[in-house]
Amino acid sequence: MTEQLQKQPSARVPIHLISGFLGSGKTTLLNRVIDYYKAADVKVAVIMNELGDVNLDGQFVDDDVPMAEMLGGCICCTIRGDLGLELKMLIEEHQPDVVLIESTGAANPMEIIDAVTEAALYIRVELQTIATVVDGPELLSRSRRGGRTYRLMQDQIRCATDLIMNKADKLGPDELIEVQQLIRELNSYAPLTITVRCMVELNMFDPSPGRQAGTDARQLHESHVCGANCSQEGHHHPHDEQTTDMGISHSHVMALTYYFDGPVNSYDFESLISRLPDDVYRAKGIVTFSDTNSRFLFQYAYRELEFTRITPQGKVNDVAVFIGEHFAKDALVQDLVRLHEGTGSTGIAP
Ligand SMILES: Nc1nc2c(ncn2[C@@H]2O[C@H](COP(=O)(O)OP(=O)(O)OP(=O)(O)O)[C@@H](O)[C@H]2O)c(=O)[nH]1
Repeated sequence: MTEQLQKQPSARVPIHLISGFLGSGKTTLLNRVIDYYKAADVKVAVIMNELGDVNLDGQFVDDDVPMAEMLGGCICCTIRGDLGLELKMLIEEHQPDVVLIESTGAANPMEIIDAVTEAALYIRVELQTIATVVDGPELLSRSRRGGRTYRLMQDQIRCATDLIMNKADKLGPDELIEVQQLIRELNSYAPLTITVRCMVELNMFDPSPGRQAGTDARQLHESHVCGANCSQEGHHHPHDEQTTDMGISHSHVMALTYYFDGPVNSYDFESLISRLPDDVYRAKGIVTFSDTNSRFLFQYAYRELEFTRITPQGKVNDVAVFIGEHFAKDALVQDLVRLHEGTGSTGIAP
């Protein structure tokens, strides 16, 4: 613990995702981050996701920490729809300052990013960090063999905002150089730390308003590509080949979450969506139209826009999430603000 953490003043709960291949050291890191928050008096809640029906790793997490266990499936596909609900319940019940999510080692991070941003429909959250723990020796050995698991590890590295190359104690000096080169070829932007037992400076987990994860992602995975068994060994991803290489530069936001402060005109809204650049390939959200006095869930994918009229039971935010690469977030925010005369709010720092 090096410094007192600044709690985020806004009402948005920062989400930090810990990704990384099976056995790479995610729980080791999770426990370190929990201690870090506790020492700084930051209230943390945890979501742990396991493919199996038992959360063995959860036994080693501090009993005082509110935890939701999502078992028996992967949040990137089979139980993905539950993530929003779990987040909402956890936040409403415990009012944490920050939420940590540990994904399964088989999860495709792009799908989780999609699921977390979907949760923004129900609750004010902001995905800030995707820390990928890389199993150094495993990456090296798989790089020599190739295959789908190696491709999954590559995806996890590409999506990271922060990279931790762990298990350095199991590598010789030449191997250490080789594995760093491998990682840097995949993601040259995210800060990379070489560790044993994830001993890393933890300031990547500080709540920092305006930071949105995905900023450093260099590869976006097509939506809906994840199969029931994700990318477990022996249960390979049926659509792995659909992964598309789309370079995205460091300074470009991948997911923009925008909360409306009030109803907007339906024609203006449709017009904005029709003008979205091609680089925004996915958008979704809930919007209230001033001219029809109705609320709609909207879905936008591959330039098709769909509306479903909704009558939410509980409190639901009017919010729009845009996912893409290389898009001009500032211009889009301005367009959105103009929809309701400058009253909207985003997590993007001015
Ligand atoms: N040699 C070595 N072992 C490590 C290191 N970090 C973690 N381990 C061990 O690796 C094993 C897996 O660590 P975890 O932190 O449980 O990894 P995980 O990514 O949470 O594992 P899953 O939840 O199964 O995907 C444990 O036995 C750790 O003690 C390291 O730097 N070096």
